[in-house]
Amino acid sequence: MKLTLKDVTCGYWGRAVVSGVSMEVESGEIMCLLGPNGSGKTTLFKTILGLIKPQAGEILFGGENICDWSQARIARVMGYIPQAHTPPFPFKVLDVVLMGRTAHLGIFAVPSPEDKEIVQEAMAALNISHLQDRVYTEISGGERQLVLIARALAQQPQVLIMDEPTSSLDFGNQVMVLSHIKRLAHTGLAIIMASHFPDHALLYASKVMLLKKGQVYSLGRPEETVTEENLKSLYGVDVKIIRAEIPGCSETRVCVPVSRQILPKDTRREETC
Ligand SMILES: Nc1ncnc2c1ncn2[C@@H]1O[C@H](COP(=O)(O)OP(=O)(O)OP(=O)(O)O)[C@@H](O)[C@H]1O
Repeated sequence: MKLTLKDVTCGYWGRAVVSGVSMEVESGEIMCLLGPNGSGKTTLFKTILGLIKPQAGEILFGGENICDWSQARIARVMGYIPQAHTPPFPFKVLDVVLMGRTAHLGIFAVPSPEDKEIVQEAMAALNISHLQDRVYTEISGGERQLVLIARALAQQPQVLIMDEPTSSLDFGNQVMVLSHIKRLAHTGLAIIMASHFPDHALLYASKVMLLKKGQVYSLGRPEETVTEENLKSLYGVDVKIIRAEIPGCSETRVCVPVSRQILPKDTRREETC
């Protein structure tokens, strides 16, 4: 399975926000989308998900142009995980995950035993079965994010699109959610996630797309794209990419911002923060 964007331009009310995007994501890959606020990441996601029509270009799923597919048909192959949110009603966790089956049900159909089994499997895959009777608004942000991932899995998609899946999570929950995302890619899903953290791209992605003012600034493997020069150009900050040896793992690279402090002349030095 392959999702392909060919020269896609999209935006609102005839105004292009993102232009000329071409890329491919295959089963088992994690593509990380990095870009400053307002660079067009969410707009591109909405276009891939069929919520807004592209102004130009093609979006192909397994070679078939999906621009005319209904949203229900798109939802049967693509799952969307928004940033953690609080719904207006206090649904039970089980009901939130069951909502993932909606795209597979007829208009008046109720979930079948098979739907309920799929929901149980999705929760078990994320180790959250014990939360099923809890109220969604009364669980932690990290748990809520896992529930949203379970809901998307219950949809049985082939592509998962995640808009800043770790926003508002503490460090431990970020690592937990990102590790789950990596496991899901190993099971054969194609994953596209937006992030504001270059380290997420360095540590978890197989491919990275840098978006600057609605255009692809760089696209390729993390080590080719997440460079000191590109991050300086993208975010306007100086960074150092540090290599770390972790026993039992291949070499890991992380990004550290560098700030120049204004100090008296004789003590002037460069500091990291
Ligand atoms: N519904 C809309 N109608 C008109 N313009 C919009 C709409 N939604 C977003 N925009 C504009 O499109 C541009 C890109 O916004 P978008 O939300 O895609 O960026 P983003 O990269 O996801 O930003 P962030 O990192 O802050 O979430 C912005 O200039 C924004 O103001």
